[in-house]
Amino acid sequence: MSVTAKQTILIVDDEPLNIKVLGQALSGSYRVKTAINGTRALEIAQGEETPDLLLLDIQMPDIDGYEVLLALKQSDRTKSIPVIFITGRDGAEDEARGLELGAMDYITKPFNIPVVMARVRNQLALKQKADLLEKLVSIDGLTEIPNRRAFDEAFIREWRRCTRAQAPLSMIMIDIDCFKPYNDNYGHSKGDEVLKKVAERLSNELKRGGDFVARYGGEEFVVILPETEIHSAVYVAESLRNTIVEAQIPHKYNLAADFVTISLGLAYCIPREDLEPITLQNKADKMLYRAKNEGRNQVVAVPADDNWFD
Ligand SMILES: Nc1nc2c(ncn2[C@@H]2O[C@H](COP(=O)(O)OP(=O)(O)OP(=O)(O)O)[C@@H](O)[C@H]2O)c(=O)[nH]1
Repeated sequence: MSVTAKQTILIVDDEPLNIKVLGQALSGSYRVKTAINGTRALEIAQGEETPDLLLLDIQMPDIDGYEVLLALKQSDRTKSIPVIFITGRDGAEDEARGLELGAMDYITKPFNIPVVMARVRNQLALKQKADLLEKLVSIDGLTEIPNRRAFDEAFIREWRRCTRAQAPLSMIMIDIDCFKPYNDNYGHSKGDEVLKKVAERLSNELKRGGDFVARYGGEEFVVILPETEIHSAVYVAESLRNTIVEAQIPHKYNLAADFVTISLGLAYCIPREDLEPITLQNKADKMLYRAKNEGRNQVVAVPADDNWFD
């Protein structure tokens, strides 16, 4: 979630009266979702929009609160959602077990609303800080687009997703042409401005939800295009090359043009269990190397009939 949006709390309890009391207390300050059993709670938590906090009853008829918590901890998407257990007054053992399993806190029934509000506020404040930190460590400080760490995570995630769906995955490695002479002649801070502008243009050019661009390091960028086969990926790569040409950033020392240009290497495959993700990246790297050798300011793609991954 965005750190400024209203945070979402999922209340899970098989007793409708408990849901009503908690919902009324919390809905003034937070977005509230509810579930009357563990199965429904997991569906909501693993859905499109993950909640920021779960208030989770322990004793429920189908799957109990412990099992819900264990299931949340097993998925990357849900493992860091904080959970506050709801227990009976005599539930010291329940509390201990819940905390050992990774619950952040507990509240007791019958509810004391100011205590509930304070405990919820504390956990959400921590969650907000954790979200902000997570965002900061994934963003490149100079260009403000995702960094190498974010790329590594996104790549593995998309690789796995495309493996399951047997969908094509394209990758573009991008490098600014003759950037060393740019820095040497115009100065490092002008070089930084170019990196920012290139990053901004590349990001703005990618239109589809799953498309992902990151600064890979130095003057190198990387793009992942999930569910995109080679012909469409070439089209996207050409549009990326063009948007940098259109910026017309003067660069007298570029061997390819009088302005800043980029070279792009493009590879594609249908991911499989027996393929290593790095092989796709190596292939894109090789294509980038060819683009440089063949004169820069161009896209070189793995030939459409080169099913290197078969
Ligand atoms: N200004 C600036 N320069 C950077 C940054 N990171 C890497 N560079 C520079 O990017 C340049 C990369 O140069 P090279 O890898 O030699 O390649 P090139 O001059 O771009 O030549 P080709 O790739 O063959 O077109 C080096 O001079 C690095 O110092 C950065 O954050 N800011």
